[in-house]
Amino acid sequence: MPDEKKLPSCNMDVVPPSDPPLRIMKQGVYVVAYENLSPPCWTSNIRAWTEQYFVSLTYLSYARRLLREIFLLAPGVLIGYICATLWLSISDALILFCLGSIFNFVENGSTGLASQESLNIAIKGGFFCAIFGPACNRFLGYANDIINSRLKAHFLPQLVEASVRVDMYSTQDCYTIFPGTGRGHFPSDIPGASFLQDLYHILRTTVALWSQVAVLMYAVLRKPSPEREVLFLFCISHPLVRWLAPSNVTATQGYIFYTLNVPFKRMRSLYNLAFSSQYREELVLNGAVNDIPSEYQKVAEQLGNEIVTEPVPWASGLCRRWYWDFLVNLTLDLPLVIYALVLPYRLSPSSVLSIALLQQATNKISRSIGEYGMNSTPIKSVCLKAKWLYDAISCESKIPDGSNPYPDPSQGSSDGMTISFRQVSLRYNKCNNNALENVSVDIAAGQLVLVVGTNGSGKSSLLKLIARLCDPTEGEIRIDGNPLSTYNSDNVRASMAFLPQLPLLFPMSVKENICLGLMPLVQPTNKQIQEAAKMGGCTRWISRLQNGYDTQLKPTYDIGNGLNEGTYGVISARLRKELARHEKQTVTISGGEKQRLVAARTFMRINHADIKLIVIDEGMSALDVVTERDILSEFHRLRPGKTMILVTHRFHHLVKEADQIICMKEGSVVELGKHSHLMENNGEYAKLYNAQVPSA
Ligand SMILES: Nc1ncnc2c1ncn2[C@@H]1O[C@H](COP(=O)(O)OP(=O)(O)OP(=O)(O)O)[C@@H](O)[C@H]1O
Repeated sequence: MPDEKKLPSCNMDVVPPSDPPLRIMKQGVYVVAYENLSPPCWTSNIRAWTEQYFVSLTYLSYARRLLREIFLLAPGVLIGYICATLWLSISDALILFCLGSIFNFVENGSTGLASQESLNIAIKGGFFCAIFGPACNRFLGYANDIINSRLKAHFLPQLVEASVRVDMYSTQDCYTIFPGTGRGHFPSDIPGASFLQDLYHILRTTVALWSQVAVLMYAVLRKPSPEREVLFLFCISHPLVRWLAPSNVTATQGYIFYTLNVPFKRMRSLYNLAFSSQYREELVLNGAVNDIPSEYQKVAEQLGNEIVTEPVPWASGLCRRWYWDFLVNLTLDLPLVIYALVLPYRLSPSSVLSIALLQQATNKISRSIGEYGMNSTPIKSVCLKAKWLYDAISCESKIPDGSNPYPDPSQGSSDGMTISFRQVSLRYNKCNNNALENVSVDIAAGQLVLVVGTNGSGKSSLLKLIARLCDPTEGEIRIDGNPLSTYNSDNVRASMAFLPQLPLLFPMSVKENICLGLMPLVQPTNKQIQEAAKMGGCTRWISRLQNGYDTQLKPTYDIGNGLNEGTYGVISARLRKELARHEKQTVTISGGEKQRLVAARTFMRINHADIKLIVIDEGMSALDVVTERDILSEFHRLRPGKTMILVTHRFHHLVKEADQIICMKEGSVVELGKHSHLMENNGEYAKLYNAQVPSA
C-alpha cells in the first residue's frame, strides 16, 4: 500500500474548510492528489446520479437544439447512424439469445419441448448477427465522416465569426469555452462531434447492458427451480458488486499528479535540450551541447531506482479499498467454480450447458458494465458540451463599444488626432501592480511625440489604451475632445497606422501581408504595392522570391499539414519524397526583413487610408542604422496632417525635432517636454540620453 496521508492544514486556503481534506500519496517521483471518498460509496453513487440527471434537465434544451441541428444537417445519415448503433448495441444480447435457444434445444430436444423451428430461427439469427455487425461498423465510419464534415461546414464559420466579433479581453474568456477551437487546430476540431460521440457511447453501452440483462433473465427464468434461483443469484452477484464498488476510473474519480523531484525535473529538461532543435544552435555556440550526456548521466544516478512512470492509481486499485477488488473477482469466478464442484454429483447435459451459458453471459455483462463505466460520459457533461458550443457562438464583447463615428463628420478635417490622458491608471487582469499609474498627458493634433523609458515602464501599455485594446482601470482618455469610449472602436483603429514592436507576418502571400486590412474596400494596384514595399525597404528581398509578391509565407505555426506534418506511421523515403513534392516552397525570412515588410504594410495603410495617427512602437529595433534612418525619414515625410507617436530606446535625430518627449518610469510619467528642456533638467531623460550618446 503506498504512503497515504492527509493534506497538511496549511493548504486550507486551497481546500475550502467545509470540504473534506484531499488525499495525497506518493508514487515514485510523482505526488498524486484526489478527493477523499466518503463511505458508503453506493449511496453517494445514487446521489450523484440523481443530481446529475436533475442538473442535466436544466441544460437539456441545449442538447435538444444541437441534436435537432445535426438532424437537419444530415437527416438520413443520422437515422442510419442511430439504427446502426442500436443494432450493434443489441447484437451481443441477440447472440446470447440465439445461444440460449440452441442450448435449450440440445437440453430439451429429446423431450420435444423445444421445436426445430426455434432452432432454425436461432441459427439464422446468429448468422445474421455475424454478417450485419461488420456492415454496421463500416456504415458508422462512413456516417461519422459525413456528419463531421457537415458539422464543420455549419459551425466553424459561426465560431470564426464569434471569435473575431469579441474584443481582446473577451477573446481570452471565449477561447476557454470554444469547444476545441481557439488553438487553431483546424483539421481535427469539429464542433459538436464529441457531443455526438458521447451520445453514441451512452446509447450503445446502456442498450447493450440492459438488453444483455434482459436476455439473461429470460434464459434463467426458464430453468426449473432451484437451479433457476441459484443461476439467478450467480448472474446478478457480479454486476451488482461491480455497480456498488466505488469507481476506480477517471470518469468519476479524477486526480491530479505532479512531481517535486529535482533530479527528475532536471532530467526531463536535459532530455528536451537534447532533442529540441530550437535550443541546438545556442547550445552549440556556447559549447554546452557536449555537457548534456554527462549531466544527464549525473542526474540519472541521483535519481537511482525511483519509479518514474506516470501514476495510474485506478489501475493499481489505489482509489478504493482492497476488498472491493477481491469481491469483484470473486463474484466473477467463484460461481463457476462452485457450479463445477457440484457437477460430479449431478452431471447432466443441462448442467454443462448452463455453465457455458453462465460463463458467456457473465463475461459479456461484465464487459458491458466495464464499458459503461469507462466510456460513457455523464449526461450532464454531454448537455454541457452542447451549451458550451452555443455559448461560444453567442459570445459577446465585455467592453461595450461606442456608437459615435470617428472622425466626427461635423468637425471637418483636422491636423491629426488630439489625445488626452486624464489621471489614467491601468492594471492588467490577474496582476497585483498597476502597469500605468496616474498618467496625465496631452498630445495636440499634428505633434511628433517620443515616448522613452526603461523596459517595462509602460510605453506599450500607453499605446494599447489609445487603440482601445484595453480600457483604463481609472481615469479617462479623450480623443479630439470626446471620451474614447464613445467612439466606434473600429473607426478609431481605422484612423491609426500602427507599426508594432514585434513584427508579425501572416500565412498569406507577400502582397496580402502588405495590403492587410485594406482590401476589399481599397483595391491597390501593383504599382501602389511596390511603392509601399520600396518605402519599407523590402523590394530587393521580394524580388529574390520565386513568385515575387505572390509568394506564400510560411505560417508562424503549422496550420496546413495537421497530424505529424502530413505523415502517419513509419513511412518510406519514397513516400517522404512524394509528400515533399506536394508541399509549398518554404520561405526563410530574417528578423530585419520581417520588420521591413511590416513597415511596408504601415506605409501602405498611410498611403491609402484616412490616417490621423501614426504609432511606431519600437518597430525598427532589428533594422540596420541606414534602413532605420531611411524608414524614419519616410514616416517624417508623410507626417503633415497626422499626429505621430514614436516609442523608442534609440535616441536618433528625431529627438531634437519632437514637439514633446514623454519619459516614463515604472508606469508613471516622470518627465515631459522638449529635448533641450529635459536635458537642462538633467533628470531621468538626460540620464538615458547620456548613457547612449555620451558625447552630447
Ligand atoms: N498583457 C499583459 N498582462 C499583464 N501584464 C502586462 C501585460 N502587458 C504588459 N504587462 C506588464 O505591464 C508593465 C508595462 O509593460 P509595457 O509593455 O507597457 O512596458 P514597455 O515600457 O513597453 O516595455 P519594453 O520597453 O520592454 O517594451 C510590465 O510590467 C509588463 O510586465
